[in-house]
Amino acid sequence: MAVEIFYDDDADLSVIQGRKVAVIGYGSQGHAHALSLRDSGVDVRIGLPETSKSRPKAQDEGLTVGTPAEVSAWADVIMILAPDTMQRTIYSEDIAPNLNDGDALFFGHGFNIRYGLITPPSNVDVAMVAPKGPGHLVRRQFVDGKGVPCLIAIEQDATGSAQALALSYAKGIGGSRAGVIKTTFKEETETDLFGEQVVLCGGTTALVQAGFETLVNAGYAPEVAYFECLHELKLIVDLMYEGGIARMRYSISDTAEFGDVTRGPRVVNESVRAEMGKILAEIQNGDFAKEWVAEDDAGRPNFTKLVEAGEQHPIEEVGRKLRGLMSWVDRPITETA
Ligand SMILES: NC(=O)C1=CN([C@@H]2O[C@H](COP(=O)(O)OP(=O)(O)OC[C@H]3O[C@@H](n4cnc5c(N)ncnc54)[C@H](OP(=O)(O)O)[C@@H]3O)[C@@H](O)[C@H]2O)C=CC1
Ligand SMILES: CC[C@](O)(C(C)=O)C(=O)O
Ligand SMILES: [Mg+2]
Ligand SMILES: [Mg+2]
Repeated sequence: MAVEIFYDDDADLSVIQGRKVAVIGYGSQGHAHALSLRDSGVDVRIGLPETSKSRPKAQDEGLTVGTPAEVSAWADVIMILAPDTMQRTIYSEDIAPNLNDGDALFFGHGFNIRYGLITPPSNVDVAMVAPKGPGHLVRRQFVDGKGVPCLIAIEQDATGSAQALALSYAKGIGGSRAGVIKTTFKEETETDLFGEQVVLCGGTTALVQAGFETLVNAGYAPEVAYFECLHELKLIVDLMYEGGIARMRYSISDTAEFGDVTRGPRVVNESVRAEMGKILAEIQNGDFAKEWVAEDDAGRPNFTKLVEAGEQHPIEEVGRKLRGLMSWVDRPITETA
């Protein structure tokens, strides 16, 4: 079925400008949505616990900050941009008691609706505006006059105007400059989890680390291995981003291109493709969601151990040293946008 794609001319910014928007959370997505909506002329408040480390960051931007319950009571559009595993508690304790007829409950990712962790009442709109990119880039592109594509989905249309509202919100954060695709909570959730696990994050980090380790273990310099397997990856992916795989292949040598088409399929072979299929099945049947919610409920022991091991990987140390010598590359992870 052909997808519907919306651009700036299809969205009316005045719809969201006429509403009061509470953004719950001020992390990667929260700060990007809040600041860009504010810059688009929208009345925005931020919901954060009294103890949140992000309160001063939002206040320094001149944003009004309250507790999640306070801003939910004030708003008629509530966008939940807190961690997925915390959303069900925030929803039941702070948001649900403050929902009124015709309010809109918005999500940046469909996890909690898709897996039945949140069940909103029938008298509110339930919609999603999910940028297809990291929050810091969502904000950076908006400021640069560009935009990150977004997916929108309508789970519940209590008012009959949920789609116009979602499109208007997406325009307010720059999404319709790049294109907004209408999808469902199910499709967004399953494809987003698959993409981040198999290609964008899990697959790519495992590939980079394995390539680096193979070279270093064979006696090559870690600095050379870093440039080859990590630094240059961005440059190669930039070409794919600009003009597809064909554009990248046009720019590389024919020696590289021959290696690409003959060796690539040996790396991503039938057993890798079979594993991709298993991972997709775990997403579709809810096993991944159950595992992640249980891991979080248990205090994240396995997750913490694996992330710490990643931080200790030798590629991080050599990368820090090399990036420090390239002022245009080095960007501290504490920086907001
Ligand atoms: N990261 C991304 O780029 C993308 C994320 N998404 C989705 O966006 C949502 C938010 O993710 P992300 O931006 O990564 O989250 P982050 O972890 O970056 O930020 C979460 C924010 O929620 C705050 N928070 C924690 N507990 C509460 C609470 N009880 N009440 C209110 N706020 C709370 C945190 O406070 P503090 O600052 O004090 O820690 C923080 O500001 C998720 O649904 C995610 O799947 C979708 C697309 C891309
Ligand atoms: C790729 C990871 C992501 O899905 C994103 C930035 O789009 C996320 O959940 O952070
Ligand atoms: Mg994503
Ligand atoms: Mg995601």
